[in-house]
Amino acid sequence: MEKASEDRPEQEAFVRKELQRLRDSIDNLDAALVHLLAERFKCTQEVGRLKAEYELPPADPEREAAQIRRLRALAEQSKLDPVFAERFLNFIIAEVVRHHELIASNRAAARAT
Ligand SMILES: O=C(O)C(=O)C[C@]1(C(=O)O)C=C[C@@H](O)C=C1
Repeated sequence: MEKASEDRPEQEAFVRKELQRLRDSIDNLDAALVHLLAERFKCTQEVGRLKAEYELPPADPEREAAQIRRLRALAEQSKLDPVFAERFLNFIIAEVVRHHELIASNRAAARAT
């Protein structure tokens, strides 16, 4: 019992240091994720403009199904939950489709004037 209480300050210092080390990496990874997402949205905004210009539908379900199959397989290989990977991709794509729809309706309004 006495030993445990003697160790406590050392343990606390160890835990604080480990937590900080891991949080530093999490902060770096979160920054990388934001940068990767920003680049992805830059590409999809261009796709949205192209689709609006040539009057293509905002969503492409076949392409989405292929992306989901691919990402689920990659997730499995990387020991990431494939259900989470699919939900995450669907969440991003839903936002992209919303952007595409906005671009298309702005383009249609501009054509009408
Ligand atoms: O590739 C396209 O056609 C896109 O519009 C991009 C994207 C995506 O975010 O990956 C978004 C919507 C489509 O349904 C499929 C894929």
